[in-house]
Amino acid sequence: MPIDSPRTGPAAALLRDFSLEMTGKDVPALEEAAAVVPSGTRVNVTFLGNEDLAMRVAAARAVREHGFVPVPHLSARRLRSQAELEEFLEALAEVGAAEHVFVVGGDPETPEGPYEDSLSVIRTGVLQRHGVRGVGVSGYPEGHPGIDDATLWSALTDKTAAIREQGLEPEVITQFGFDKDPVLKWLAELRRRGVDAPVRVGVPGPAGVKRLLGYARRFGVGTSAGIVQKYGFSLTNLLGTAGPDRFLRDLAAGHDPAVHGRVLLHFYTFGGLRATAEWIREFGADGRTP
Ligand SMILES: NC(=O)C1=CN([C@@H]2O[C@H](COP(=O)(O)OP(=O)(O)OC[C@H]3O[C@@H](n4cnc5c(N)ncnc54)[C@H](O)[C@@H]3O)[C@@H](O)[C@H]2O)C=CC1
Ligand SMILES: Nc1nc(=O)c2c([nH]1)NC[C@@H]1CN(c3ccc(C(=O)N[C@@H](CCC(=O)O)C(=O)O)cc3)CN21
Repeated sequence: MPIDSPRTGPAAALLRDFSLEMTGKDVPALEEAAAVVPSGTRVNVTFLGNEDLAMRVAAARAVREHGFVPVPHLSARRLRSQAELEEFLEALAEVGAAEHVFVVGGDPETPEGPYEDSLSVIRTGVLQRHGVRGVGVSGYPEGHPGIDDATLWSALTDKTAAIREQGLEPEVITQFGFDKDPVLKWLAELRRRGVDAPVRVGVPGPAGVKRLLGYARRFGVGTSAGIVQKYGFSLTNLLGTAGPDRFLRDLAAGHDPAVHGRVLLHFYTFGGLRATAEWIREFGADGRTP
């Protein structure tokens, strides 16, 4: 193996301790993927509006039973009461899945209960009472279609500070994207603002172009012709699939720990958990798409 192979090069260093994401419905997919995922890998369980508490807990339990570390999501605006928050955390603690959580605002325009944002959930002090030690929050290198940049920055600095004030460990996971330029710029700005928490850069797993574009449109992620061409797909060929090879190599090449701090990767799998796990293994092995 050449010494500059991705297995030992900068892209491989970024891949170390990557995390994955699944939904409550992905338990069978997790079983299929388990053999190719390193034990101890963090697996986030999303908080989708079309799934219930029992499904989310069952998924977190399955993650644990396969030897991975569950990171269940809590969606502030979707929680109807403090009792519901506590019920969820208790159920997670019972299956050994409450040590790490990811707290997100939640897409409902009006909160369904007492929490308007992630900060209010963090500030309840309830998390640590149920055994939580690490708390992830989200970051937006390309901004958010419904929230202005000043609000996003103050939310992020307030959240990471509040997590530490509660005696917990913060981590930031970014919205997925197809362009490493805004990611590196945003990381430099984040560090300039004094946030030193580790950042997991959100990356889409390999998927059909049509599906990737659909999710990008839904969440306000940039897909200009120039960006997607650089990423490796064309807007006129919707039948193909695309993985983050180029994105990761470019990100690794541009990553300067002195400027961007500690960076890891988080893979959004969008229904392709097994394909993503296999892709990561192949990429780590020889740096090429399978
Ligand atoms: N990055 C990700 O992986 C995910 C992001 N989201 C969505 O991103 C948005 C922001 O979430 P966080 O960064 O955790 O924000 P946050 O909870 O830290 O809130 C930041 C600011 O945005 C406002 N805000 C939060 N959700 C909003 C909404 N749906 N509509 C209008 N204003 C809102 C809050 O009041 C607050 O002022 C939410 O809509 C959330 O559902 C949802 C799921 C996953
Ligand atoms: N603003 C915002 N809101 C979100 O809800 C959100 C983001 N950003 N960024 C990415 C994450 C990951 N999200 C998702 C959303 C859906 C599936 C999913 O698997 N949905 C389908 C099955 C897959 C499909 O057929 O496309 C489902 O079961 O509902 C996964 C992750 C939601 N997320």
